[in-house]
Amino acid sequence: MKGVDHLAHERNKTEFDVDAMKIVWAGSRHAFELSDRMARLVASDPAFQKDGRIRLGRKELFKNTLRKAAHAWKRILELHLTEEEAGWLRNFVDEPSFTDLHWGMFVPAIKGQGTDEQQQKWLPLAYKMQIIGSYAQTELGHGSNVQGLETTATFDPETDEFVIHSPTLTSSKWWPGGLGKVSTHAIVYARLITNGQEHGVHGFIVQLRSLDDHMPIPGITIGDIGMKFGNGAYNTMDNGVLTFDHIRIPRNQMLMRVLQVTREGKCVKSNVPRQLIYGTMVFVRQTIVADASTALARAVCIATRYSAVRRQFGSQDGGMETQVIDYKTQQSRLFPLLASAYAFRFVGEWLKWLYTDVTQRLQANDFSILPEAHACTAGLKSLTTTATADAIEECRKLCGGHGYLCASGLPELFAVYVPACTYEGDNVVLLLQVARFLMKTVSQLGSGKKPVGTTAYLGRVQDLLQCCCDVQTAEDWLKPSVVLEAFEARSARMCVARAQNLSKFENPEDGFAELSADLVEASVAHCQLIVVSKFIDKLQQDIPGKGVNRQLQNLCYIYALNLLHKYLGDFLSTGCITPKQASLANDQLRSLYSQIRPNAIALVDAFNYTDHYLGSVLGRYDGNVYPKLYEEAWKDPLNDSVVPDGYHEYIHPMLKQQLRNARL
Ligand SMILES: CCCCCCCCCCCCCCCCCCCCCC(=O)SCCNC(=O)CCNC(=O)[C@H](O)C(C)(C)COP(=O)(O)OP(=O)(O)OC[C@H]1O[C@@H](n2cnc3c(N)ncnc32)[C@H](O)[C@@H]1OP(=O)(O)O
Ligand SMILES: Cc1cc2nc3c(=O)[nH]c(=O)nc-3n(C[C@H](O)[C@H](O)[C@H](O)COP(=O)(O)OP(=O)(O)OC[C@H]3O[C@@H](n4cnc5c(N)ncnc54)[C@H](O)[C@@H]3O)c2cc1C
Repeated sequence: MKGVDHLAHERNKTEFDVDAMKIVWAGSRHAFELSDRMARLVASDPAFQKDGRIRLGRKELFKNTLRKAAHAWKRILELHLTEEEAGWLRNFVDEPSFTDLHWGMFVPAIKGQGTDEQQQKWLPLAYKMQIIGSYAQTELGHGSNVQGLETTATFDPETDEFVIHSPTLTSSKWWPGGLGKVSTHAIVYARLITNGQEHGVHGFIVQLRSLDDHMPIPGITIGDIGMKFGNGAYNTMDNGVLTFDHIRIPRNQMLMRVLQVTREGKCVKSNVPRQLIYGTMVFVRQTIVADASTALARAVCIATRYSAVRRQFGSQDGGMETQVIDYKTQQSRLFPLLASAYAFRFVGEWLKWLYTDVTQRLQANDFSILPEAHACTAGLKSLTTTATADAIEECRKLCGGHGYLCASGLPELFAVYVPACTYEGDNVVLLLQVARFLMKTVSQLGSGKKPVGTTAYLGRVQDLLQCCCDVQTAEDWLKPSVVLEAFEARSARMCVARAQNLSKFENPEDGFAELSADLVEASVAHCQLIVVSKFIDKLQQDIPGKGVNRQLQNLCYIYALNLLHKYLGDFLSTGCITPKQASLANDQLRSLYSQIRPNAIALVDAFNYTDHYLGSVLGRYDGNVYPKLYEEAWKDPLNDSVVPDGYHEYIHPMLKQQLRNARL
């Protein structure tokens, strides 16, 4: 049977309405139609072709990205695309570029931290791309520790200006995307100094390059920080280095929503909490969670289709060999990743809702939900990006040797994705933020303050410390309340145990440092609970389409029970479940894998990814893997000549040498 026939045969086995699932995946019919249209638009435009990207040298690669970004902007204007459509277009062009930072961080920073007047002045310029902005926070010496940034912004009352300066080598801005070669402006984070006094780190709008000839403003040194991990991948981005030698900017270019500096250099606090300076990071972390499901789904789509095409062993009497997807080991590695893609999709949807809600409340001067929004975005960003980076690598292994070929699409996907574990907050640093939030919540339980939102379960801590898991048969693990209670009890017990250990330290900060590895584990448990609970919530919705809800239920329980299996130590050591119940969960998991198996191809088809977007010979929709892989190999520049360059210099003399030795 040919690869093409394999996938057609697989699709015939489907037990649910794939078109309805496509809408569930996209979030709504509107989102589906819009993303589908944009995916096709990009795939059919030769200017967005991405073949051969990995073989380009840095300069050529970068110029190619500039060309694509300019073409995308031209199409956005010509077609009068809305912001939503333009966002999808950017996604399917599938090439990180300076525009991500311009739209994703520069514009949101002005919106979130600028006063009304500042927004009126700068946003129209940014929206028309008459200026291009970057987000210059991280320095050579400090990234995680934002309070430790060294760049200074000193107010000069004589001229009514700030003087931006890099006092040390380690104060050089280092990493900001789009900064190296493109941005004309940046939001620069610097220590505010007025009248000889420091007032913490704030954002300033600074022009970096001339709008006429793109030369740096005198006093500014600026360039690219060099090649990054992998071919192609994130090297399309000009991450930059930047230093300031006493650069002067007008006073009104400090973003002043949180703190105003008067003409006299006096600092006047607004009613907005200081943490709003970190608001852009909260926004981007939320988008990163949604992006995690997209990247994970791509890897899973490739690995699932290829696993159905690939056959190894098991042939009897000259019959067909076994499709590798039928091996239980392959299923136990692949299907939890498929389930995770759906789980992250739904938690991403919920997080977007939470973020919108927070934004509305902030506009009405209600800041009460800010700590919860910070903890959720930080924790879920960490959880989903770590899981996705690991999953892409697992998908590469699931594709055997061919997964290691760039033609599989997986090496570049991994290389482009893996910095998500570091940028926008190192994943461990972010989990420590969640831990602080959880410990604070537990410490306030006695004071009568009722936890709300994602920590509401901690309000039932006494029950959760005593409850016994009510599972007697494997089927009992298919009850939402049972699964939820197990995850809540595990998280609550871990939080309380950590809080008790912390209380043994005289100095809480010493305790926090000493117990930080344990605290991170509690944060992971809490974040996994959020993902499981949002997936369960999704199942309660009225989801149309034959068999769709059934498939989602199977995926939800695979996600939860696989976590239970993987983190069994937590569940057993906290006494949430017994070894017998753990074994029943595992039995149920195997049964769920069998139920998902006939629907696996349709479940990845529901992502509605074009072959252009997937960029993988192994993941092709038609399953025609081998002929295309063979064809692809011949495109390699090494095959341009039959005898390689260097033969006469190196191979031929070597062979001659050996011949001479043999004759001796
Ligand atoms: C129409 C056309 C349209 C076209 C449209 C085209 C569409 C295009 C669309 C484009 C799409 C977009 C794509 C984007 C791509 C992005 C790519 C990636 C770029 C990557 C960028 C970056 O990589 S950019 C740098 C990120 N760099 C960090 O990420 C540093 C981490 N480091 C920290 O974040 C802090 O340093 C750290 C640790 C908290 C300690 O902060 P700290 O020192 O102040 O210390 P504490 O821990 O004491 O915190 C003190 C108190 O603040 C509370 N708090 C802390 N953070 C808070 C927070 N965020 N919100 C609220 N509250 C917060 C905390 O909970 C405490 O609260 P409490 O006092 O009540 O307990
Ligand atoms: C591809 C890419 C794009 C980027 N784009 C931008 C951008 O556009 N703008 C921008 O401003 N920045 C950008 N950054 C910088 C990025 O935000 C930082 O690299 C990130 O926040 C991590 O900070 P760091 O590099 O200082 O890591 P470090 O903090 O030095 O981390 C090193 C190690 O120390 C550990 N560690 C640090 N602090 C603690 C702690 N308190 N407790 C326990 N462990 C700790 C970390 O877990 C990690 O293992 C980008 C980075 C990358 C890789």
